Amino acid sequence: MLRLGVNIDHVATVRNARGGLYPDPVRAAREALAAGADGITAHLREDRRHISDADIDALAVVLRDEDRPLNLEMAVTQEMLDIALHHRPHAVCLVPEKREERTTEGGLDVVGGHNWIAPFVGQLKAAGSRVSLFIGADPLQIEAAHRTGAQVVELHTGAFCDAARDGHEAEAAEHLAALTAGAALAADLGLEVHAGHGIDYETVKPVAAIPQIMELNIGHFLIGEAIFVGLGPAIARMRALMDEARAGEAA
Ligand SMILES: CC(=O)[C@@H](O)[C@H](O)COP(=O)(O)O
Ligand SMILES: NCC(=O)COP(=O)(O)O
Repeated sequence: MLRLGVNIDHVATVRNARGGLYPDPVRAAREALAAGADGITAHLREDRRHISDADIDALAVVLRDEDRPLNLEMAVTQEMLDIALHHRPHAVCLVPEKREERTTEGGLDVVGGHNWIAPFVGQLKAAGSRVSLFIGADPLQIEAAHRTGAQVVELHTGAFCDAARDGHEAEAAEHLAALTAGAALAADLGLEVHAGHGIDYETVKPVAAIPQIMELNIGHFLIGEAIFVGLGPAIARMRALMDEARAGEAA
């Protein structure tokens, strides 16, 4: 079963454009779960450009009460570690952050940062969270992620999605081949494999067809699509495309 995590960051982006209380990311989380999401992902950025501390406080309570998983995305900093250890979410995904980036541009450098990242992984695991590292589909990064003790890797699909959307077929095929090989390697090492970033209706099927992938995290496109069709129908269509891709893979 391929799970769908819905990332609600950009509900908060719209709210923050005016300040105030709406649209409410917690309401979006409830609607996403009702529409077929298996869990909720939220990225508490260090600059708080979208999701706020109060959003995480509220999401942690609501999702715990409803027994649904929260996947907290965060930078590898002491401030974020303290927040995660306070909430002990179901899952924590460690991601790279740059102040000037518009969105997450690449994966964590686990090869170069192993000695810094591994203690974070250990503390989060000891607190009961499943720990995921957001990385590119590079064999060296996957092997290094395994050495940190993380249980999960989330493979960055952004380069594949950008190339596919721009009609650069050969480049998209190369990125997809790397994702396919990376997922197989990670699974062979015993890691659970997730994928996400930049996925839309056009790009979801090739990614969902990679058999080792257990979870997709999708946000920006779904929140944008919700403007036109509503959040529930947008999620239902994404879910159906994921299921079609998996059925095609099994056939
Ligand atoms: C880590 C990742 O790929 C996204 O989940 C992340 O949330 C992107 O950051 P923004 O939501 O700020 O674009
Ligand atoms: N980790 C990826 C994620 O949560 C969603 O990314 P996007 O769909 O908002 O690009």
